[in-house]
Amino acid sequence: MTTVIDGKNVAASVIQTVKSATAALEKSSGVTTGLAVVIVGDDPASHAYVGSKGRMAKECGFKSVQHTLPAETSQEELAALVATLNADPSIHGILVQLPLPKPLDSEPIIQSILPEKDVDGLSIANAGKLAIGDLKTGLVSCTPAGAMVFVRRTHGEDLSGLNAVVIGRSNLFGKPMAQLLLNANATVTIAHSRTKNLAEVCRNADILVAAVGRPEMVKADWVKPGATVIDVGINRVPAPERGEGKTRLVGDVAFDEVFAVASTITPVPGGVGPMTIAMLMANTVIAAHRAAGQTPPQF
Ligand SMILES: Nc1nc2c(c(=O)[nH]1)N[C@@H](CN(C=O)c1ccc(C(=O)N[C@@H](CCC(=O)O)C(=O)O)cc1)CN2
Repeated sequence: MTTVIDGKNVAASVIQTVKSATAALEKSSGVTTGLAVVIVGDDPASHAYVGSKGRMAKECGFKSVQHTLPAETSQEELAALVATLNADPSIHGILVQLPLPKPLDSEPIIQSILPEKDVDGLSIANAGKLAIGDLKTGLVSCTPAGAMVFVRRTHGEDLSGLNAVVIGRSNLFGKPMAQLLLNANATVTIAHSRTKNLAEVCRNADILVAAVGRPEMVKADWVKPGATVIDVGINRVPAPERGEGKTRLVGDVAFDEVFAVASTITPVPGGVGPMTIAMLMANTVIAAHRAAGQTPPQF
């Protein structure tokens, strides 16, 4: 029997914890958790994600602020907004939606966010804390943090003796995911576009995490029988069967055939995606607790 992880359901349980922790913090310290989301330009998908983040923040009881800037915004104007948010004590989390429109350079902007407010976990300080295994004072990137909740629910806290393969080496996902698995004692391989014999490497994985952005690349014969398969890809592909010009979302894993081999698998949509927003709320309420000198909840 293969288990299909219901990401919406797990995300809803994370959100319940966030709501309780937000209310408890307000009651004990009079602190309202605050999240600021910055979006630059007109990308429709980014606007949809930011809209969901704002709605979810309000549902959690946060002060939720959205800054929508035109595509022509300069690097200096964006940096000035981040500086203002850094200095605002009512804001505990700052997120700049990615990607930024060209020619803006996201890296200096991300690095200018105070590490304690960097709820995307992308600053060098937070990446460094994760690298040395300090999960107590850092903030972890939301999508890998969400994927790790699935791994823990499937295998427990200690992954000793398990081989994990992460396909993809981005700062937003692949590298932090590998660090999280390593911190939990898994034996970790990071594979990528230059990896030789990729299918063979993947077949060694008890936990296979795909984040490459290639529709349905991971096939059944890449997967060890009984493996846990986490699909982080979100790819829109043509779906002529739904009508002319229609599309559908698929992951990096060929779900139907891999389902027959894996013991646990995440779907796309409805797997890791919903956890990204839930873990953003989790990071924000953690940041607010730390700012108030309170012990944050665990997720
Ligand atoms: N600053 C950031 N920018 C971006 C991040 C991020 O974590 N921080 N991640 C992605 C976009 N993203 C959130 O920002 C995001 C992507 C996907 C989902 C999601 O729930 N996906 C659904 C499918 C949605 C659909 O139908 O289109 C799913 O997988 O079920 C949530 C958030 C890039 N930018």
